[in-house]
Amino acid sequence: MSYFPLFMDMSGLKVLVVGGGVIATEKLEKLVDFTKEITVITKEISEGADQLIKKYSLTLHQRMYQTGDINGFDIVIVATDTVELHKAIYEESRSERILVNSVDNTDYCDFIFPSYVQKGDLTIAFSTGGASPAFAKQIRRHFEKIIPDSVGDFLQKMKGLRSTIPKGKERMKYFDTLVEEYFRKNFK
Ligand SMILES: C[C@@]1(CC(=O)O)c2cc3[nH]c(cc4nc(cc5[nH]c(cc(n2)[C@H]1CCC(=O)O)[C@@](C)(CC(=O)O)[C@@H]5CCC(=O)O)C(CC(=O)O)=C4CCC(=O)O)c(CCC(=O)O)c3CC(=O)O
Ligand SMILES: NC(=O)C1=CN([C@@H]2O[C@H](COP(=O)(O)OP(=O)(O)OC[C@H]3O[C@@H](n4cnc5c(N)ncnc54)[C@H](O)[C@@H]3O)[C@@H](O)[C@H]2O)C=CC1
Repeated sequence: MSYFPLFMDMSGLKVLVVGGGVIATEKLEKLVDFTKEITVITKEISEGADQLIKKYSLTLHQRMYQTGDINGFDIVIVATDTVELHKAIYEESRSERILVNSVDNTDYCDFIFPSYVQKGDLTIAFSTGGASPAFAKQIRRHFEKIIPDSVGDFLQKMKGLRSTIPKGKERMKYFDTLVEEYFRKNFK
């Protein structure tokens, strides 16, 4: 079965990252844009992860993962080099309402990280469902180039109009026209 794409409000969600190496750092770099309620449990901490933890005042427990550590978290990202641990944490989480992402095996994932482009209020996410992360990265780079930076301002303008013009058929038509015009001018 493929993955349902959704955009989640993560503010207020408690996130646990297990592992503090190269991949944990990459995941942390993305997560801090969406929530600062992040705890890291790791045997060893890399320079990059440590800097992020300090910069964003995240919580660090430098030790081995222990059964029960996932309790109280909403989302757990397991980014260690110990595959058995990924399976064990996934299985442990099944009796709780905790969503798990395991960086090395989709069998132990409730969700996977997409590649994404974010410009203002526009977010475009790409996923190959684990088939080829390299492809997800490449298509993200392609779209990054073709989405104009002006899209942020344009969406701010549209957002403003939504709150000033009353709802109805006229408004729908007007919005369609404005968007079509923006596309004609900014996309080839
Ligand atoms: C399933 C998933 C789980 C998850 O991490 O959530 C997963 C799993 C694995 N990735 C592996 C390898 C690589 N991952 C990347 C890069 C990214 N990986 C990301 C997501 C995901 N990776 C999820 C699926 C997403 C999807 O398919 O669409 C991205 C999109 C998002 C992000 O990480 O935030 C980010 C690009 C961000 C960007 O640039 O936009 C690169 C390229 C690079 O780093 O330059 C490589 C090497 C090239 C290659 O293998 O393709 C390996 C093998 C490890 C090994 O061989 O040892 C596994 C495990 C396995 O497949 O068994
Ligand atoms: N999803 C993705 O995008 C990608 C995933 N991977 C996979 O990610 C995994 C991690 O790779 P790296 O970050 O490069 O490894 P790494 O060796 O840099 O980091 C592993 C981290 O896990 C910690 N750790 C190990 N066992 C632990 C335990 N029991 N409790 C607490 N912490 C523990 C270590 O202290 C270390 O900080 C590998 O299995 C690799 O195959 C690799 C490339 C991309």
